[in-house]
Amino acid sequence: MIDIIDSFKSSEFADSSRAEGNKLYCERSFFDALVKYNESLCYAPEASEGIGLTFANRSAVYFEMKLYDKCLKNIELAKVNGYPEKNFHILDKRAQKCHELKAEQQQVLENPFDFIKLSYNANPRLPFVVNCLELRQNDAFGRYIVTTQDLNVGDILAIEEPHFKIIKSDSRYDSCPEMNKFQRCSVCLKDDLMDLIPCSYCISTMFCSEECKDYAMKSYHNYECAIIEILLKTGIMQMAMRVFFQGLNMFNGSVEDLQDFLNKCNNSSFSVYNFDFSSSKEEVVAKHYLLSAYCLVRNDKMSINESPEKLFKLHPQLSDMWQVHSEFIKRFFSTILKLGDSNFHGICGWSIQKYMNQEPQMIGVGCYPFISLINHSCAPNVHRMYAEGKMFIMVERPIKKGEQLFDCYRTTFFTQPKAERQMILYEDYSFQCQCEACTKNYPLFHSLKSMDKKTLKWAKKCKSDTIKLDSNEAKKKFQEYCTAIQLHHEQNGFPFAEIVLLQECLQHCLSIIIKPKVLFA
Ligand SMILES: C[S@@+](CC[C@H](N)C(=O)[O-])C[C@H]1O[C@@H](n2cnc3c(N)ncnc32)[C@H](O)[C@@H]1O
Repeated sequence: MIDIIDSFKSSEFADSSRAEGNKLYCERSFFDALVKYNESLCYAPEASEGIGLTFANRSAVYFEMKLYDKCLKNIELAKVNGYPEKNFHILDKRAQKCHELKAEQQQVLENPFDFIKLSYNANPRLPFVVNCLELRQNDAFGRYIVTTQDLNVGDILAIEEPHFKIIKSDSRYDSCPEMNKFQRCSVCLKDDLMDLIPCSYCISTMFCSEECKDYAMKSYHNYECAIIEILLKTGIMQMAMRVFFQGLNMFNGSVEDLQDFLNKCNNSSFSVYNFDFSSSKEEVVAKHYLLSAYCLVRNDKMSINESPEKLFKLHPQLSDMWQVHSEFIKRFFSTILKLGDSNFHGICGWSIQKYMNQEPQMIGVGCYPFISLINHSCAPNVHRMYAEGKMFIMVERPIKKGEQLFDCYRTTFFTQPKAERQMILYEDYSFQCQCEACTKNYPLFHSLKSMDKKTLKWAKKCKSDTIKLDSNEAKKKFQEYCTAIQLHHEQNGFPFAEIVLLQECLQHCLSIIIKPKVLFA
């Protein structure tokens, strides 16, 4: 049951959030201060003086954090958003200091994708996937991905940005931070150090740039804005609604044209491999994403209980649409909701708050039509990770030409007994796992064979040392661990305790490399 909440912009609330932000700023709790300032920006009515004051206060936080470019940008935003002209001299003085200090010292922002790059030539039609991967199909696994050449540990095979993705901002779902909506861009999900601008109409949507704002307004937020408060509190329905809104905008709001397109072009035997994603025409690529998502659905027997009827009926622009097109809309939502089970992935991100930066947190949900074709193994040979809303795939065991890629959905052989793994996978994803660990009955970690005492001791030491590494050290160790896993795997095979330990080290190094380095108290 959805609660309907009417929330409006309010100067009173905006002022009170800014006052809380000011208090936190004085206590040097800069992360929480920025969250409150962003909340204030969202609540402030358009063109109210409070907006300028809040941008000015946010510039003070960035000044303290030695993020001078961001400080200068926020000073400009303050000036064009109603900051009182009589006080411009305060901001000018801060700007002058920024220019002086910028030349001497400024926090350096790293881009994780300077390190994470595709290891081989990209597929010309799928520019986010390497060219040596192919799609196959069999009875045991359905569709699956194989490699046409030997792959080495550490290779990056795909960097996929979801076309359909939502921000989650409700701690009831998978421990997602409640204030997530004030911490990162709702479009690209990059945190951009909370340097965000608000939606002019709703109180819960922020963007990192005018480009992201324009993109949202023309592709879904024109519909979503009116009911965003409710959507943020729904589970998978928020994602289904997003796909519908994006689909509707692909056809200039014509539900008839959307229906025609899906009737004509939808083919359940299709996958991303049937489309050309290299086109420079945004609208062409968008339609390819819609069809790729639609044809991911395999389990047609699954019954769906959730209906979007209530959301349509209360939406100012959509209630008439429901009257006329409810049959098509029900079918559309049933297809998309069936996708959710195995093909929507929770998106993880890193907090820039000092004390929360150790583990990634759930920040959104996305649909990844290529990575969704990779099957599960309790002894996977690739590992998936997230950076800035994108999911990337790294090889973590050598993969020979012709072999299948396997990712881990949830269960690993060395931490859970087979019966438990099989039960979890059946309950959560409705399949009987047929991976090598399940068929060959691989033992739990404490019963795993070791190659030799010396290597085991070294691998255990690597594991305890990894925790202390900085980013540069982690980059060096990453290469060292890749070489060691490759060598030991080729010489001894799998499973061995040393390889499992080194794989954990590899994953840990990668986390250190990709997570944000500028942290707020
Ligand atoms: C995300 S999809 C992977 C792609 C899928 N094979 C397809 O054809 O669309 C997940 C589905 O693949 C199948 N699958 C994945 N891993 C499997 C495994 N280890 N054993 C058996 N089936 C598996 C199951 O049907 C599961 O619901």
